[in-house]
Amino acid sequence: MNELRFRDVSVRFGGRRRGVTAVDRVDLTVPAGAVVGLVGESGSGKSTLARAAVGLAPLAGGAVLLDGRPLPRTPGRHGVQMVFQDPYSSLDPRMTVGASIAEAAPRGGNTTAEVARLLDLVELAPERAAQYPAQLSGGQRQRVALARALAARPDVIIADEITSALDVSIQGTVLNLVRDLQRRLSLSMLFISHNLAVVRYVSDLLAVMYLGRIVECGPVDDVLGDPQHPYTRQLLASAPRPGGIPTALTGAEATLDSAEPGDPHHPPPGCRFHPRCPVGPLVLPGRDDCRDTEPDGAQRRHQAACHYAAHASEQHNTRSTP
Ligand SMILES: Nc1ncnc2c1ncn2[C@@H]1O[C@H](COP(=O)(O)OP(=O)(O)OP(=O)(O)O)[C@@H](O)[C@H]1O
Repeated sequence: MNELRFRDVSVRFGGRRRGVTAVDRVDLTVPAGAVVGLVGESGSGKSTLARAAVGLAPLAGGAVLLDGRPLPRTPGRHGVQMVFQDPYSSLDPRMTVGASIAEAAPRGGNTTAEVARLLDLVELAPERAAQYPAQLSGGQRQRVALARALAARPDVIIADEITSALDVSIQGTVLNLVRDLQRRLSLSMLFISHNLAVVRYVSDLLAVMYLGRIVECGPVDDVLGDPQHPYTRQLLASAPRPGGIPTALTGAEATLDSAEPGDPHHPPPGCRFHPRCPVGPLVLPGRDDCRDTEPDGAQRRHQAACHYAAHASEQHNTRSTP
């Protein structure tokens, strides 16, 4: 088991007038033992969705379920643990590595042995337990943050940009470690990253988020190889390389050049992507579906929240064949 499910989840910040619905009726499943990558431009709601899972963002609607049961709405020692981009934010600089890890472990038992076991899991020497975060490199700190997350013996890990603050030279080793641990411990994982090459390397499934909604979802190779949603295609095209798969997708690169980025404070009616979409309104003039009717959200099998996904895909394939 270990299936994480977001069921119709919404998260709202601020009041009625000036507020923002950062996550809007999201249905997303992380199947047991699988890694779901989550991509989308800056502000699309990825971190908020992640934080909602562990009780760090309030739910305005819906539920987050672990194996069908609602998760506790407070962060703590439960089945879903999160690792953040900046390990400084999850490690207290005044606590030793050992104390930080021990604090997250279940009470009772041999703490020293447990800390040593967890350090070993993340490939750090037991002597690190006596050190402080400032004495470690960025990569070592991220390993400690991972050990701290694993201390709670979670079923699911949520990784939010965990390698993007690290030197490029050590990103690979941390990524390999995470992937290895995910498999060895049969963890389910939601993996957020701006880097599509990284996401492809780690993930089994891929979800694409735009203005609080999941607009496309499916097996990672299907979504990247045959993207159905116009937004996904633009996201891929924004950092192309031979073969059509971008090497990296930073926030800046992900900003589409066709129009203003989507404003989460004022999402347009109908399909949220329609003001920037090259397909529906332009290719099919006179049809108001995109402006009037919101497409159904995309769920697990390869699916796109677009009225004209088939049409758009055909166009794309015709254009990319010489
Ligand atoms: N605590 C908060 N209070 C008010 N607004 C918030 C809060 N957290 C996030 N938001 C807003 O919610 C929207 C989604 O933000 P979020 O950080 O989830 O996006 P993201 O896709 O993770 O972006 P990035 O890739 O830059 O991390 C943004 O408009 C953001 O300004």
